[in-house]
Amino acid sequence: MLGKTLLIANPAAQNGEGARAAREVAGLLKERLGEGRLEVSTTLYPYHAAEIAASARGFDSVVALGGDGIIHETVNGLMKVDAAERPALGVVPVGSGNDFAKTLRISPKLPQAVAQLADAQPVPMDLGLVNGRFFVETLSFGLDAAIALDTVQRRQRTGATGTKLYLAAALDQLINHLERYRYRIALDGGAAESGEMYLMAVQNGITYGGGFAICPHASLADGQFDICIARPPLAKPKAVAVLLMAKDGHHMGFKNLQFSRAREVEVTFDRSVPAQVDGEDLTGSSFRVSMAPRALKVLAPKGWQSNSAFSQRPEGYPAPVPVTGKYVDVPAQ
Ligand SMILES: Nc1ncnc2c1ncn2[C@@H]1O[C@H](COP(=O)(O)OP(=O)(O)OP(=O)(O)O)[C@@H](O)[C@H]1O
Repeated sequence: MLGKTLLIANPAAQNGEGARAAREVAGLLKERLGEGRLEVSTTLYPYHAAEIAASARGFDSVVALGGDGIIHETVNGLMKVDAAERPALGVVPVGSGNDFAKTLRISPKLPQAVAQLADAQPVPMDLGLVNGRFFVETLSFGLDAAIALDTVQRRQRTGATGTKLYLAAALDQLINHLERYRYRIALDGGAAESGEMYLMAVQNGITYGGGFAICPHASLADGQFDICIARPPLAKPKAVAVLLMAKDGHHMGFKNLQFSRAREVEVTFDRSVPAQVDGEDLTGSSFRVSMAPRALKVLAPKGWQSNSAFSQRPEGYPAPVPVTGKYVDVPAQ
């Protein structure tokens, strides 16, 4: 159910494919919604989507067209709108990674994506908040963030996209830049623990890096993060194996990987660490992460469940804590 809709399109997404996709999707939406029910805004510069979304009033839905970056910006704009007036978020994936759309199971084929949106239900979903910035899918530090950031430059150089792009960046970083970071982490206000890590992912959704199911049991509606920490020692061939197995979420048996769940995470690293939030760069060495449970209504395809991809939890994996709260009105930031 889209209702009155604002389409925010990034013409620069997927190496310029966004401009053509925006025209096609605007046409398809107009056919479905009828005259006067669709407005289209095209972004002119980075972070413009957040500004457009922040001033969206009188819309039932705001549909972000582009990659995870434009979704991230749109969400941060929407969270500036009073909860009572906040439109639902819809996404049309036209990016190189499209991790949020993968978790939502929205098709990368434009006509199918529009059909799914037209038939979708608004579902209140969790958002993460890191150092004052909301995120929908992924936050990570260390090796995988270095990989995600490497993909941006590599894509500009080579034009590659999707898993091929991520694998090339991942193998390069793994083989040439496998760095360790010391960290201190406290979960849910508990005692701090120290350790060394190659990577740490604090996931709201299942995947990062264009479909790597790093936390295959993450759920967008359970009120908590799924956390994966990869600890030394991990020889390079084994690290490559872990990465390849993570594509299908089959990496969880490796004893160097530690999984946990929490609603609040405070983490400090011994130095500035590569960090990505929904695929966008984040700087610093100290991060406060908290959960905004069911803070944003998201248009989910009919029949979608918050974690339908991987229903079997392996032995030893922390069980989800039941969440009893209802839809939470997160005040405008
Ligand atoms: N008009 C524009 N010109 C240049 N860059 C823009 C414009 N509008 C938005 N951007 C920036 O483009 C970047 C990438 O956007 P987006 O995530 O939509 O596509 P992508 O990078 O191809 O996909 P993915 O994030 O899935 O890899 C974002 O950082 C965004 O700020």
